Amino acid sequence: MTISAIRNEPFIHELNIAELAAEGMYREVILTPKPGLVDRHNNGSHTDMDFNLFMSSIAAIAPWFALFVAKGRQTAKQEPRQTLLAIRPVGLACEQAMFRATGGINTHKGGIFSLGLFCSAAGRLKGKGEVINRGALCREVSLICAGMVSRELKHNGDVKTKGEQLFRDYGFTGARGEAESGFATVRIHGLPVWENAINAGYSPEESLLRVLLSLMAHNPDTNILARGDLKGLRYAQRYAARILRIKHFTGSRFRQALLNMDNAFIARNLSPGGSADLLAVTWLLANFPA
Ligand SMILES: CC(C)(COP(=O)(O)OP(=O)(O)OC[C@H]1O[C@@H](n2cnc3c(N)ncnc32)[C@H](O[C@H]2O[C@H](COP(=O)(O)OP(=O)(O)OP(=O)(O)O)[C@@H](O)[C@H]2O)[C@@H]1O)[C@@H](O)C(=O)NCCC(=O)NCCS
Ligand SMILES: Nc1ncnc2[nH]cnc12
Repeated sequence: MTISAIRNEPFIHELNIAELAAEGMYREVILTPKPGLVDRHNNGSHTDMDFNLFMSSIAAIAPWFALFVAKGRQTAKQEPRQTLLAIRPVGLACEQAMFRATGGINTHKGGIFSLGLFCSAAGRLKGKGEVINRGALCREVSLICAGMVSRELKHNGDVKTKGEQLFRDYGFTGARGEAESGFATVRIHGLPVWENAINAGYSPEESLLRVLLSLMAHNPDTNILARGDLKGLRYAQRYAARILRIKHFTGSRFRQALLNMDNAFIARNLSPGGSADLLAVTWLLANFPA
């Protein structure tokens, strides 16, 4: 069963990818309980963010996704790198809209980057008259971001962001590496977990929670690294993998295990913000044919 059956709507391609990007952000923040993250239950490991701030952030970001699609379409016949050059200013302007809505708090910087890339990729595919499916979208994103890690991390002069510093310190490539890989973590550890959980009869919510755990178990999340160092990253990855290994884990026992995990992450100030963004990307891609 795919999401279209849950939506009771025609399959994917009638759906607008810009709307799906915003919906992915909503679906992510509404999902509860998420370890260390803001949700309807608590603020996770964050003292400067809450559910309402995330809703304001999404409302400010949502209108910009259509612009990413338009830029992709306008540059569809040019080299993919030209699309990246065209959308970077849009992303930076969108980041400013987010900061205006959040009073300067970084709620969705990574989300804007990842979901903005998929909107741009869809615009390119539409402009080239090519089919839009999961594989085509991920390949197009990878083409748009080709060489980004080398240019922006390996041969970068001064360190301006947390991600750039973490690359220097640990060699992790963060959101850029994930994008340049065509979102391999989502393709390998997100979408198959979603399909298997839905087909096994898990609810959409429990399926998304299992997707989040799988992403956390495999994603070198720079947010966790920045807050908990390598020790914190290994702790988070192992904890998520351990819960996923429990068979037929549903209902109140599953929920309680996640609440316990949330408490453990809060006690260690761990927040898998990168995996939260990849969950939104998984939701977006799940609405398209493989
Ligand atoms: C290319 C950019 C992403 C540059 O940003 P940066 O150099 O900082 O790169 P990263 O650290 O690699 O990633 C930035 C954000 O991306 C998310 N992320 C982290 N790891 C991964 C991963 N492995 N895969 C995918 N995404 C990842 C994460 O974003 C989420 O977490 C943030 C909220 O959590 P929090 O802990 O609160 O974060 P902070 O506020 O930084 O910490 P505290 O101060 O609270 O302790 C939030 O951003 C979530 O989205 C990483 O934070 C990109 O920013 C860029 O170049 N933008 C320019 C314009 C643009 O976007 N263009 C459009 C497309 S090209
Ligand atoms: N729900 C959430 N909590 C904290 N950081 C996030 N980044 C993206 N979604 C998030």
